[in-house]
Amino acid sequence: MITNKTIAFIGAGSMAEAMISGILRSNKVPAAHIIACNKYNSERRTYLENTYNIKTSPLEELNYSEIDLFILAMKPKDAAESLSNLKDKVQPHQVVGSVLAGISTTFMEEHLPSNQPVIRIMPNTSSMVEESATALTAGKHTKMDDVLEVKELLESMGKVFLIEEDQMDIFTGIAGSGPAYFYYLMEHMEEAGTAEGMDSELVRKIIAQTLLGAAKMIMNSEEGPGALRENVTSPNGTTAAGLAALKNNGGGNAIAQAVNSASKRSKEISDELKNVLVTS
Ligand SMILES: NC(=O)C1=CN([C@@H]2O[C@H](COP(=O)(O)OP(=O)(O)OC[C@H]3O[C@@H](n4cnc5c(N)ncnc54)[C@H](O)[C@@H]3O)[C@@H](O)[C@H]2O)C=CC1
Ligand SMILES: O=C(O)[C@@H]1CCC=N1
Repeated sequence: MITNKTIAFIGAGSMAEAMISGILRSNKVPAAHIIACNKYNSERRTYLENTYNIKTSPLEELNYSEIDLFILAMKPKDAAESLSNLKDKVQPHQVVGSVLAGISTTFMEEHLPSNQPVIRIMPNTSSMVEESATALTAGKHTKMDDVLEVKELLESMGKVFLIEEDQMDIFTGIAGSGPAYFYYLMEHMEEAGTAEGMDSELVRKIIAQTLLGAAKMIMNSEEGPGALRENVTSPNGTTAAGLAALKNNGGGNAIAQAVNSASKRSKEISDELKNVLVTS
């Protein structure tokens, strides 16, 4: 049962906070079982303690033996250093999870003691409101019980998809980075609304409700986005005019390129870090 487990976030930035918020909102794990640690930023730790009532610790003071699940949540460039530090301290039954873009389970395994259970996770910041689309893939030595427990934890933050590791890059391009594309779209819709004199707070709410409605339609419908789009589009109507402008300005292509570029960057991060030596 994940409820009884102690979880340590190594790295206490935006993604760790979004996950902590989601876990606590769902009441799946008590705040006293969550520890967030970082290297230097004590103000950040104080903020997390005060906001979420969790424990925090500077990295060098973390009590490693009390942890059941580590979740690495620093930047990918700091992964090797962090894993090497963990290597001397981690026990065989402890599971090491990571939300780092581009960091493979093989990379994690190479930097940890042999047979260490590892899990690669790709959440998104909507974990904060329990609406993440999260992917999960396990390392070679991870027991199914551990996978199911971590899956249970992640389900407290949204929907979870068990995928093959070779799909992690494209998943990252779609769902890890995905919220940013929608925010970007919303920024532009908001700009267009306010330029026509609409109140910015009002237009923001209208855009958010429109996006939420479209997402719910997709989830509740047998039809795909193409058919649903056609239902909105009256011949010679407003939507046809809007879609033509999108198409003429490269809208569809731009969206596909955004996903592909993010996926490519995830692969590149893996390649850039592939030759980092195991340092201990
Ligand atoms: N922000 C997002 O939407 C998503 C981020 N991720 C992944 O999450 C990771 C963190 O991203 P953010 O939270 O956005 O970054 P961030 O910059 O907000 O947070 C990183 C944190 O790690 C700490 N840190 C750095 N080196 C450390 C070390 N060696 N030991 C302990 N703590 C250390 C920093 O002090 C900071 O608190 C990245 O690897 C990213 O790929 C994954 C999915 C979505
Ligand atoms: O931008 C990034 O690299 C991270 C990974 C997915 C979302 N944010």
